[in-house]
Amino acid sequence: MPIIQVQDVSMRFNLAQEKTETLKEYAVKLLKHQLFFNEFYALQNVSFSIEQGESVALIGRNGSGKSTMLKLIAGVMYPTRGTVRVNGEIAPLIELGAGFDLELTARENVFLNGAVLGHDRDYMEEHFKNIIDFAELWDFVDVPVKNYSSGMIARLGFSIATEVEAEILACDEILSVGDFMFQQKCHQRMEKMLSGGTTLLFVSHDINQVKQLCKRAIWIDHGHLRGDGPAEEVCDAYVAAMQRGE
Ligand SMILES: Nc1ncnc2c1ncn2[C@@H]1O[C@H](COP(=O)(O)OP(=O)(O)OP(=O)(O)O)[C@@H](O)[C@H]1O
Repeated sequence: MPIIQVQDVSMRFNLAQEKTETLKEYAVKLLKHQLFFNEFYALQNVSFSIEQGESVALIGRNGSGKSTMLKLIAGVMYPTRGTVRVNGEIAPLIELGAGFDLELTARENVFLNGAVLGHDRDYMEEHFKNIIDFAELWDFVDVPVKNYSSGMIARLGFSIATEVEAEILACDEILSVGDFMFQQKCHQRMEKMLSGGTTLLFVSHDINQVKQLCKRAIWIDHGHLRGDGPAEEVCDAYVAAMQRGE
């Protein structure tokens, strides 16, 4: 049985056509049927399945639908049509700082995040040292996260999501904000997880990184599935299309 199965998935967003200034104005227009929506499909009839232990990249231009796909798989959103089945525990690492309360310190956020991922305080106490060690954030552990740089937030997020074991690691582009040394460390950890059987789903614009880390790539173009196969081949086709100015 595939660990992730995406079947004929479409995702529609309603974009309000007219700008409304206030909530009252919005409500009035809504009641008078004066508000028009543009239906917009971020994904259309996308299907693929992923087996346990695979390392898969989602590639495509800005706005093609990659993050939307990742959010559907992480269960943050539900598709307008089609089905998404996930047969394992998933550690979503999407959007910088999404799981953090910026007013709280790193220490407090570790426990908050742990609770969100379904782990109790004792479990998190046990893993706390490793999390801060890997993130190299001991000097800032009691500083509110709002004073962190984007790279520091990414370190903390990655460290939490990967210290606590999950069957699937879904990773958005947050790694790109880490510095070179930290990216290397993340790569090593992801490779170790992969050899331990974790399934990796990875969104990136860095084609070299994709080729290095993933065996397979799925190319999404304007919400449609345009390619799915060995990472080398799909990445090369994608780059060639971009160079042709498509
Ligand atoms: N909540 C939302 N409401 C309305 N439109 C949305 C919403 N989320 C995403 N979109 C739209 O859906 C499209 C796909 O967005 P998505 O973030 O999935 O693209 P992406 O491939 O991840 O892009 P990038 O490479 O820039 O991160 C975009 O046009 C975006 O504006």
